[in-house]
Amino acid sequence: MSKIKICGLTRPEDIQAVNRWQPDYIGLVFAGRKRRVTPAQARTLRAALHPAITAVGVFVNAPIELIRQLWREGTIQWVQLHGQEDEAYIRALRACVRAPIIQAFSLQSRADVQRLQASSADLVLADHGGGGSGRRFDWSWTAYIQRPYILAGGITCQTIQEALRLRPYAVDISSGAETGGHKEEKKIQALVQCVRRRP
Ligand SMILES: O=C(O)c1ccccc1NCC(=O)[C@H](O)[C@H](O)COP(=O)(O)O
Repeated sequence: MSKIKICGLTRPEDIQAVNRWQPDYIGLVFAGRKRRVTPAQARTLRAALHPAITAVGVFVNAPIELIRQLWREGTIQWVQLHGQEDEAYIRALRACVRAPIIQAFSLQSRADVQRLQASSADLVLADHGGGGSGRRFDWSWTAYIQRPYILAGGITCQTIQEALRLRPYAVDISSGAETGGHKEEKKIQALVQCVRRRP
């Protein structure tokens, strides 16, 4: 069964909603503008998170010291790199952060698939582009992926069944769990139930 990550939680009520419906992972985004949380906000959200849900910190070309601090204090358990981080960056990160690393790739070409394949990250994530855009890429590229991957980019309650048929390690959803720019509990419930009810 694929796992599910709900990304871009920003409010205490978002945490209450995921605590009720129990996705496998949640994402706290330390980048961009729309869903960015400060370390202080992230600490508060994490303190209220159910212990069975894994907290993933999402970063774009961030200083490694920021990631190390958030991991050491327990605010994040996994790291998601959503920028132009290279292998040297991942090596440097591993030297001081013993957390699983997810690396995101924009999948638009065969060369993108090759880059994704070659990543030393523990898991790779196939997305449309910048992250949290709500836009879908051509999922037929995933047929060339030969390692476990997370599928992201524009997944909604309407498209999640199609996404699950690709048998990704996990689906990652942000925009599709929102209404009017905020997470909506009913959508979180529906998305988690779609994943869990699938045989
Ligand atoms: O959500 C953001 O604003 C964001 C900003 C910068 C980097 C990553 C960001 N989000 C990552 C995600 O929400 C997910 O990993 C993924 O891109 C799914 O997004 P969506 O297409 O909105 O479901």
